Amino acid sequence: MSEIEAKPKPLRWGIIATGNISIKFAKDLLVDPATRDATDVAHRIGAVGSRSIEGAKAFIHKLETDPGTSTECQSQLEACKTYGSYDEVYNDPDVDVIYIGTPHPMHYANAKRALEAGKPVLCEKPFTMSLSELDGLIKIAKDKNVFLMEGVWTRFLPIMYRVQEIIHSGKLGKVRRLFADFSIDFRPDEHPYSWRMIDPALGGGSLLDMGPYPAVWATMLLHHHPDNTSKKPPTLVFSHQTIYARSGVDANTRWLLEWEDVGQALCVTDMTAHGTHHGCVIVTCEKGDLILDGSIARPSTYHIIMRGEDGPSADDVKETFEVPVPAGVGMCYEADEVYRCIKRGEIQSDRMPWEESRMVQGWFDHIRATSGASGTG
Ligand SMILES: NC(=O)C1=CN([C@@H]2O[C@H](COP(=O)(O)OP(=O)(O)OC[C@H]3O[C@@H](n4cnc5c(N)ncnc54)[C@H](OP(=O)(O)O)[C@@H]3O)[C@@H](O)[C@H]2O)C=CC1
Ligand SMILES: O=C1OC[C@@H](O)[C@H](O)[C@H]1O
Repeated sequence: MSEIEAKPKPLRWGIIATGNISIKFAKDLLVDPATRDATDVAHRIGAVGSRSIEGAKAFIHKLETDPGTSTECQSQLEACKTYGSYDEVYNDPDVDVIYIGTPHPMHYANAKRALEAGKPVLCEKPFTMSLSELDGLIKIAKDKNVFLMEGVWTRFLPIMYRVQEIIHSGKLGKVRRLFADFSIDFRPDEHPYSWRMIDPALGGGSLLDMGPYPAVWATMLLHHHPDNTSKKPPTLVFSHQTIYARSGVDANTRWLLEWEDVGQALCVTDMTAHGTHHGCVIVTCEKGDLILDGSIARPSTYHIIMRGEDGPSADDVKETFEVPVPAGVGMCYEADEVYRCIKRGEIQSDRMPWEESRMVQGWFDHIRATSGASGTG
């Protein structure tokens, strides 16, 4: 086979919406896969759709003029189609796959229309606003035999694989508990009501926006633990939400999950207070702890602290390991997964299966329906 024939055929992405995360995702599509040793994938931005044509053009201009964009990528972007509607992207025969970066309440309708047009879909987290919406999308994907995946990018980061290997190997002994916290002081009072974190009509609140991250660490480390032989979902033992009085969404949420044969996970989200950089995830095991530093969405550092026979002491040795993303933000890994699944003709990903999106969406439904919420005053 010649070198040219061996090159992977680019997957042409149609980007839906031009906000904050769509820009980051698009930039990651432009990162050379060789930087992450991925020789079997290739991505192109084929089209972008916005509610206005000006929005779509501005998006491409922003990418073209970004100092990190190479001349080769600039010419790729020149060929990119711009549309003043989302439907035109779904219906473009030169688009192979759709990325959805709208606010959560629009995910269902956007993904539905894309799937109905026969296009594979990668949809931002949280997948939908409810489990019933998600089940609706899964049914369409099955009926149409089209790929569908929730974009929980943290699942695909190299550090996730590394930490899973350590915890699942039993090197630190049996898991006792996990703590996972995504808290950012967004200072909501300083934002207009129309900000998507505040407005209920845009899916406001900490749980839906930030909850997928504590959930992903709990799921990947505890649900996937070899001790969870039945792969039974956990019990949601309790949850609590503090209500942000201005709009009635949750300012913070805490919930406890218990995997019968593995351990408990305490998950925390907060949009009114910062969490700590040190220890966004702490896995407490029989013989020691594994601690992650950085943003819970993409930590790049972990520490292992082995305890002595008599319990924790100041003499415990802390070893530190770095697993950085070589180039880009790290959303490219989920894009690579989509590439590979589509190439293999699969309609869901083994690494991000529908059943696990359903499990997490079910927690969110239950928490929102039952939490003993209190006001912020
Ligand atoms: N994976 C990750 O790390 C992250 C994921 N997200 C997820 O991505 C989604 C979007 O978040 P983010 O990019 O921060 O949001 P933004 O508000 O920055 O962008 C959302 C975009 O959606 C489009 N849109 C469509 N309908 C509406 C509407 N009624 N009101 C406002 N915008 C609308 C707009 O694009 P246009 O005008 O072009 O149509 C807008 O720019 C959320 O579901 C969030 O959970 C967010 C941040 C990080
Ligand atoms: O997914 C996300 O990660 C980063 C946060 O700042 C953002 O609110 C959230 O949507």
